[in-house]
Amino acid sequence: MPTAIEETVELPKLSNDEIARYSRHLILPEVGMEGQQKLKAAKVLCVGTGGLGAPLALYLAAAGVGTIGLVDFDTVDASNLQRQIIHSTATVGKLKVDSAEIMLKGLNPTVKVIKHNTMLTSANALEILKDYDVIADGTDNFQTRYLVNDACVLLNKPNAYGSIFRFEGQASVFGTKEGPCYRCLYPEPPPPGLVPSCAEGGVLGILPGLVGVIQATETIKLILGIGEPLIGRLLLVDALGMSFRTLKLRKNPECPVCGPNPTVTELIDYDQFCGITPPSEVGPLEVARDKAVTDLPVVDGIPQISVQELKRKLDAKEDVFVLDVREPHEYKIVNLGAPLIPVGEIALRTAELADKKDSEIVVHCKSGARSQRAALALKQAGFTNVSNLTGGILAWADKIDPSLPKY
Ligand SMILES: Nc1ncnc2c1ncn2[C@@H]1O[C@H](COP(=O)(O)OP(=O)(O)OP(=O)(O)O)[C@@H](O)[C@H]1O
Ligand SMILES: [Zn+2]
Repeated sequence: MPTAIEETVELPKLSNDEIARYSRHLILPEVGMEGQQKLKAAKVLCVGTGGLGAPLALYLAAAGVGTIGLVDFDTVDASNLQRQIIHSTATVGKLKVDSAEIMLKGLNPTVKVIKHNTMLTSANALEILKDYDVIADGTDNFQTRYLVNDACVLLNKPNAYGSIFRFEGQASVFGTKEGPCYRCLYPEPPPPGLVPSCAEGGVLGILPGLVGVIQATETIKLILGIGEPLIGRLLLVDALGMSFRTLKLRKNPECPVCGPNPTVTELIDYDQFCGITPPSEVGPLEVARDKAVTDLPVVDGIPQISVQELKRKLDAKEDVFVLDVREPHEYKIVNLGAPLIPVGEIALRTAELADKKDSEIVVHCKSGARSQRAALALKQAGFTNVSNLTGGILAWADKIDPSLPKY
């Protein structure tokens, strides 16, 4: 395996302190002095400093990767700490890149941390990625996954990819000339409606640790040029069964970006579908949450109603039927006292709502994505007056009843 470091780079010397710090690496013949110097020369970009990015960046820093770039636009939220161990209680509210830098520098002050406090988009991705030797995508949404994949293919940079959902994870190395890319597997992103929002899906806190560490391992192997990288293989991790499987992947000759006749020749911004809009770029729905009332958009034929408007209707004792479409375990965390029919059961249980056919129905979930699907299902089943509560119960807790817990 050739190293991911450009062969022309002159390898930096190690100080005596560094020799002491990395002694357990130096005595491994597969790493040795030269390998450790390659690590010091290496520049790795971690896209996202969340669940995957946290262990990834920490292990890269511990291993002595000389330059670690961090891209993230978000701030640390208390709900991140269940898995994002690069952040801490003391840095809740701080920018994630600043919070991560504190931990990385504390662990290894010799590492250079470059902070990109921005959302990676088609406008800046090539410019940001071009200076790094290896890219490690630890983000949580399809838009960025395709963006990083395409940018890596266009720049010919390896992408140590990882992703997780609930109890399962995946890892691979994409973007190399020899191997397939993410689009070889999935040429186009799924339609937004089919993707559960990350915050709604849930994840076992340890799982991103497991997968992020695999990404870090692949990154280090790529830098050292040792072992068998996950090029052309997709590792599937099942934390509940604690099983690891690898699937062989082939380069797809019809791949729209790395195939011989590419149709994707520049970066694309797909619609965002994982609640990742940075505060500075809030879209119409988000803005609507703060507006008092009526001029909310209609999405796919479903009127969107704000929490303020629903509160006004309830206070005025208007005849509104509120329906919660989350899961029972979420209902136990917090609820508004509305009846519960989980979104997946709506189509089968419309008979229970037979007397509501012509009533005004407001559907809500945690943040508004599932309830939009439920509202569409109700509309298809013949309910004539269904609207979707924008922002869900989280918006209700934000704007109407701050005593409610947010999860
Ligand atoms: N295009 C992007 N540019 C920069 N950072 C991104 C981009 N897309 C996602 N991220 C960041 O990647 C990280 C993904 O990690 P993760 O899903 O564990 O965290 P989260 O988004 O805070 O979690 P949750 O959605 O459950 O609140 C987040 O910190 C997010 O801000
Ligand atoms: Zn491809």
